[in-house]
Amino acid sequence: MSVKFGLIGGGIMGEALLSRLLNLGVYQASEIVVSEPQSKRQNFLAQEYGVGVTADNCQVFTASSEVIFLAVKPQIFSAIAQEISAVIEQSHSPLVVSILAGVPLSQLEAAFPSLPVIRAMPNTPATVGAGVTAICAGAYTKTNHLEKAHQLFSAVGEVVEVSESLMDAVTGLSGSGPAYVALIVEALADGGVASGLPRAVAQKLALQTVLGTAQLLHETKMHPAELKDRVTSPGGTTIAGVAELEKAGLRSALIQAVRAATARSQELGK
Ligand SMILES: NC(=O)C1=CN([C@@H]2O[C@H](COP(=O)(O)OP(=O)(O)OC[C@H]3O[C@@H](n4cnc5c(N)ncnc54)[C@H](O)[C@@H]3O)[C@@H](O)[C@H]2O)C=CC1
Ligand SMILES: O=C(O)[C@@H]1CCC=N1
Repeated sequence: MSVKFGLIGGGIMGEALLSRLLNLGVYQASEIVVSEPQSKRQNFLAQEYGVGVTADNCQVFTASSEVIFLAVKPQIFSAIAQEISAVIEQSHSPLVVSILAGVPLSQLEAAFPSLPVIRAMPNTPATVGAGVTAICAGAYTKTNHLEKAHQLFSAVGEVVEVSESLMDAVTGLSGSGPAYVALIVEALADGGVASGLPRAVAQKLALQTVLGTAQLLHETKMHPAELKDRVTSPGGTTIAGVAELEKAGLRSALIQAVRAATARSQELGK
């Protein structure tokens, strides 16, 4: 069978997408090839998923007929673009999908002249199919390319289309957001331990509280402020806790975190 999907960079995000695409039957293992310099990682991906592996990015580019998926660190993008420029031909025009934080369509399109390009920002819950990905289309992207990107990222969660000017903000919020939420879960569990709970019980309560609250907000479409009001009894326990969070500036800290990550995404693209 011929190769349709080429993955450049078989790390955390590349593997997340790869495993879901295979599970859902979007591609067969024989239709996927991955370029990855670490031999340990190559062996793992070949054994775990049965996909083709190589250290040669140019081979992946030339072999893949439908999609080239870029999942390397943004800092090495120019080196990869340089390598691949040697093998770009007019007769071969796969869709290029990049998930590189900060790297704008202008840089991607300069590296892949005349090719359809989509810039995307997924997040790590993609690993369990619960991610959210924002996508935006380049100048040579047609409806069928956008449909393909929707199909790929639907395999790992929700998909939203945004204009490119919003991609850095998306990166600061949902791209980086799983780390903020993980810190909150960890800190809640620490608070439980500080109040006398065994670690395992505190961890379970903290995680299920975050999961359950997210599910409740999601299913009822209730505004978060309304949910907060429903939990806080007059003169009760919750308002005592909420007052401490306000004193410590939790909301302000989260707003500043998203803004700082957005600014860093903008810097990575310069
Ligand atoms: N980790 C996350 O939560 C998210 C990451 N991203 C973006 O995804 C991209 C990849 O991130 P991760 O998967 O977290 O990183 P990672 O470090 O897990 O994966 C990158 C992979 O690229 C490989 N690599 C290094 N040099 C290479 C080369 N010259 N050619 C081919 N492969 C090479 C590495 O060995 C590694 O396996 C980044 O650009 C990041 O901005 C986007 C959304 C979320
Ligand atoms: O930290 C980063 O740069 C990447 C992009 C979004 C999540 N992780």
